[in-house]
Amino acid sequence: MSGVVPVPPRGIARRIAVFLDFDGTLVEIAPRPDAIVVPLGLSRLLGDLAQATGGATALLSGRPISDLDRWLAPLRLAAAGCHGAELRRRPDGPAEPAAAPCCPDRWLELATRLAARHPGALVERKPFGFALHARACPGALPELRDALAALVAEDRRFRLLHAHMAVEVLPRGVHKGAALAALLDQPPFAGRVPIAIGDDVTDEDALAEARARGGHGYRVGESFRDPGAVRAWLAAVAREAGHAPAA
Ligand SMILES: O=P(O)(O)OC[C@H]1O[C@H](O[C@H]2O[C@H](CO)[C@@H](O)[C@H](O)[C@H]2O)[C@H](O)[C@@H](O)[C@@H]1O
Repeated sequence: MSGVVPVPPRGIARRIAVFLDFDGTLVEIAPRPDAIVVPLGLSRLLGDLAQATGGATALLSGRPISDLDRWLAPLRLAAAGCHGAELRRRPDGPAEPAAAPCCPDRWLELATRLAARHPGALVERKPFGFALHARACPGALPELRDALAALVAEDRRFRLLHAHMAVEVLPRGVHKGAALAALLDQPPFAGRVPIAIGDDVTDEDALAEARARGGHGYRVGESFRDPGAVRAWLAAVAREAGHAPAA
């Protein structure tokens, strides 16, 4: 279910597995992917939450896992990167690539040339594909979308993902719902009630999977208002379990 998220009830951290989107959920959206401001204390908060949940806290992001590690250093969590195209089952484990194809270099070259024609457009390369960002040139988004749609129509192994002011090429079958399911099938996540939180259409598969598995899928805008409120709720969960400083 979505709707307003309840005040964390007593003992909740012992029962839940937490799956968190990153951009727009834990950190505010910024003009460019590299311009985010990671709040002071976010790493500490997520570390406290991971301890409180017995390690059952994971990130499900469109960013590569290496990028998440860089922003949250020294913290490492279990994580899915590139919308599930990479999976790190344990904080100290490897980032396993999905058995999926990489998009043709030619597509990336075309996207780069296309971006050069639209001041402000930005290509973000990822292990299996790329995102084409248009936050600085919103008027160009329809043209960028159409151009990438024509590319993926050449090869059914790929699909387009429509994200926040961006469009992304990624392998078909990769999505955050499958990543959540894979983590939830193994310790320390297995047997816990999944709570997934996300802000974008790219999170909907994970929210649906959490609900289908007897848990909750919360949209930031509907249930929390903004990332600050998400962080406050997560801190309350950790605090209730004695794993975070008093508010
Ligand atoms: O699944 P997420 O963790 O939310 O990642 C989704 C994408 O986030 C980043 O792009 C988005 O956030 C940028 C910074 O706020 C913003 O400038 C951009 O417009 C958004 O699309 C990231 O760059 C992508 O790789 C992620 O897929």
